[in-house]
Amino acid sequence: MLDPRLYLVTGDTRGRPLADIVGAAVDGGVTLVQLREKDARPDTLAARYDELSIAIGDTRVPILVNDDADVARTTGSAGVHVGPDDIAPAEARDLLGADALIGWSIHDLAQLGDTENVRASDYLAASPVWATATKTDTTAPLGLAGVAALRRSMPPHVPLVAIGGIDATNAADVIAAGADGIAVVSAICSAADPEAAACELRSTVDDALARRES
Ligand SMILES: Cc1ncc(COP(=O)(O)OP(=O)(O)O)c(N)n1
Ligand SMILES: Cc1ncsc1CCOP(=O)(O)O
Ligand SMILES: [Mg+2]
Repeated sequence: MLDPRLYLVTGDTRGRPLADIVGAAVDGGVTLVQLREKDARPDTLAARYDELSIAIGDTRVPILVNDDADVARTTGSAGVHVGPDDIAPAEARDLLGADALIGWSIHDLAQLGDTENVRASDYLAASPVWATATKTDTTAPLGLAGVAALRRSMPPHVPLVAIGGIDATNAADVIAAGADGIAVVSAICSAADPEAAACELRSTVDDALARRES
C-alpha cells in the first residue's frame, strides 16, 4: 500500500554516508524513499540500492529508483519515478509489472490529458512547486495554485505528491492546497539532524492532513 505522506528523494548529504541519512530519515517517519543519483552508472546505482535496502531494515518502506527502470527491475526495487526525459509510465508498467510502484512528474494541467500514462501511474508529482537550488533544470514553478488546480483535475483516487522547495515552514500549505504528501531532498539530506528533520516534517504533514479532513 502506497503511503505518500513523506517522500525522501536522495541528494547531497554534505559528505555523510547516504545509507546513514536514509536510515535516520526512516526512523524519523519517512514513508517512501527514492534513490536519485543523476550521474551514477547502472552498476553504481544498483550497489547504492543494496546499501539503502539494508539501511531501512525490515521497515517495509518502499525504495523507488529514479529514471532507470532497468535498475529498478534488476535490483527488485519497489518501482521507478519517471519524468519527461525518461521512459513513459505505461512503458515502465510493461517492464516492471502490475505490482511495481510507478510515479510520474506532472508539470502542467495539459499532461493530465495523457490518460494512458496517468492510468499507468500509482502517484503523480506536482513538479516543481517552487524553484529550488537542488534541481535547476525544471519547468516553471506551479505554486500553491498550481497544486490546487492539479488536485481538482486529477482522478480523486490517485495520490498527488508535491516537490520542489518544500520544508517545515511551507509543508502544511502544500497539503492544504491538496497534495497528499511532500517529497523533499534538501530538507532532510542537508539537515544537521536528518531524523529530527524527518520527524518534524512528518508531524507537520500528519497535522495538516488531519485539519484538511476535519
Ligand atoms: C517525487 C518526484 N517528483 C519529481 C521528480 C523529478 O523527476 P524528473 O522530472 O524526471 O527529473 P529528475 O529527477 O530525473 O531530474 C522526482 N525525481 N521525484
Ligand atoms: C528532484 C526534483 N524534482 C523537482 S524539484 C526536485 C528537487 C527538490 O529538492 P528540494 O526538496 O531540495 O527542493
Ligand atoms: Mg527523471
